[in-house]
Amino acid sequence: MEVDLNTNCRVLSKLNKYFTIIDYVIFALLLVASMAIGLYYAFTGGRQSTTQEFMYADRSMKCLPLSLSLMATFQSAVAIIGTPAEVYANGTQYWFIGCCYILGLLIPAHIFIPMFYRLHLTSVYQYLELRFCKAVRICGTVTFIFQMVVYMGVGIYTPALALNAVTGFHLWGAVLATGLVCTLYTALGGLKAVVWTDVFQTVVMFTGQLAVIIVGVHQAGGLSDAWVKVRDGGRISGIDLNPDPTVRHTFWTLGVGGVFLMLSLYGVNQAQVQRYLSSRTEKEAVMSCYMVFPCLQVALMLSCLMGLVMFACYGNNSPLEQQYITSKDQMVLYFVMDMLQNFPGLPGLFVACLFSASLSTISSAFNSLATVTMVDLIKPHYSMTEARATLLSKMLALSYGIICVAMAYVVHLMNSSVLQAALSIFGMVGGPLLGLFCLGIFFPCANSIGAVAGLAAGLVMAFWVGIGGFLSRMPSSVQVLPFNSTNTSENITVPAGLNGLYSLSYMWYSALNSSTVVLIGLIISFMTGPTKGDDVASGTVYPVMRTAQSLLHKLVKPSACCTSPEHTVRWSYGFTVKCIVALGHFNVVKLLLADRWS
Ligand SMILES: CC(C)(CO)[C@@H](O)C(=O)NCCC(=O)O
Ligand code: NA
Repeated sequence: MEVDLNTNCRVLSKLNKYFTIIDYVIFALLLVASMAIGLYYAFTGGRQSTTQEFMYADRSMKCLPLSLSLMATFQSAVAIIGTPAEVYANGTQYWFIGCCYILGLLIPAHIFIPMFYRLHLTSVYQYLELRFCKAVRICGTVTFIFQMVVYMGVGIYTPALALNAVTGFHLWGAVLATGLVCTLYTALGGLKAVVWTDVFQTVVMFTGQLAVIIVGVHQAGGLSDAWVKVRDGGRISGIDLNPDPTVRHTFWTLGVGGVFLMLSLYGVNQAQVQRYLSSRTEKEAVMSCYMVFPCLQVALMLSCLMGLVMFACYGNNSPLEQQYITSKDQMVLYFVMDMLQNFPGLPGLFVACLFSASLSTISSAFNSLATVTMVDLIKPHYSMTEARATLLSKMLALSYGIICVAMAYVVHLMNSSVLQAALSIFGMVGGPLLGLFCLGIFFPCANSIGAVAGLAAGLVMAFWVGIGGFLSRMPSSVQVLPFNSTNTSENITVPAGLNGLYSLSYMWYSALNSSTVVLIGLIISFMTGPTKGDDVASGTVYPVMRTAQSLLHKLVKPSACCTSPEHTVRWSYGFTVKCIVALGHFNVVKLLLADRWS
């Protein structure tokens, strides 16, 4: 406690001005406006009297609000605080995560969304029951609940902590205020309120970041001066093609490992699938997924630019090294309070931006958690009236609000970079879930036993590697490191055996854990008797081979319509075999050459 007070005093003594009345007013306006949107949807339309309206907005949403809401769900204060801190310390390499958005959104748009939409699911975990059995559905639901509850803790704690450290604002006061407002509008207004507050909060989020960037560039002496400073400071990173999977951020970890992360978030996560399912038509659901792409790029660009602007202002004299702050994650808010002192209202706008980002995340989490608890865990076992079910859903949203505040306390006890913590949770728990869905969607032979065993194996792998990695990095990461000494997580010696696994970049977690589920799932399925093609429920398996063949054929022979189907199949089969043989030759040649040169 004493340590905290001391740091606060030091911070405040450097900054001679904190929040003005205008700042508080702007911040309060955000909370009031969000509440108002919630109340509006509580008293209009169907007044949230059916579960269809509460959970799926009567399946009547349009694509623009949905796309903003899809982006806002996994864009919290964590990204707004964590990304600039990362870019300040290690340069713009992290920006290459933008590459993974392409496949990470195209695959959901063309494989997951059409399948889920046509099955007319009530929750994404219902798919698991259709494809496998009830037990698999429950395992999936419980895993999801665990993932979102932990993530919510990080999401609500991050902005409160930053605000507390820099302005002295009461930590638990901020946690409770956001928890309360968010719970209320989610419980009262249902998914419509959640989506429309997301839209409003996204606007606040972008405006706040943009304002700080513009003022920051001005403080750094203009655009060209700022550019020279970040370039000479070595913060503009070229593409790093190092194939070593233990290096935290390279093109491969971000651009390829990130695809799996994106698939787990935008393909099979209930919070997002719920939005796809709530759109008016399938086409609009696909469109909204497409439109997330530019939105995410803008969000990424703003947060990376913020890191560069910070560097342009402070150079290598980081406030962390001067001990004005105690962790990287306080950097952004410190910068805002330091640079914007003479712009009353702007610090308030930025704090509103941070809280907007987190509110829009937590509200989506509440709503999706209430939905799955109701639809997957309660409804199948107890029959009840529609009014009762809706009331219960609202109570559930409320209870998750309380759990969320409790989780914030757990996060308070841990101590890690928030961005890496959040993305690690996605990889460790979301990765195995992605694997489970892929097993069902792409492998008709997988059976229920294989699915459960695969999921269990994936989770064990996740926690083994995740916690092992965390512990093995402990000694170097407890102390506050100087900002310009790069990543704490890169081992200097070449790791061998288990250490190699432990030092795997956290950006590969999703890929590793989902592949583990698929691999173990297939092995166990073959051992216990694979499912026969005819026994799989229709519409639950994606015809990979057929789609690949028709794509291939269209690519190579545009006049495909004139040839017979048998010819197409035979031809593309031959082509595939040739490709594999060619690849094999290529690898052998590479090996021979490598041998000769070493
Ligand atoms: C999940 C991605 C990579 C998607 O852009 C990004 O929004 C992000 O880094 N999110 C961090 C987690 C958070 O902001 O809560
Ligand atoms: Na958000």
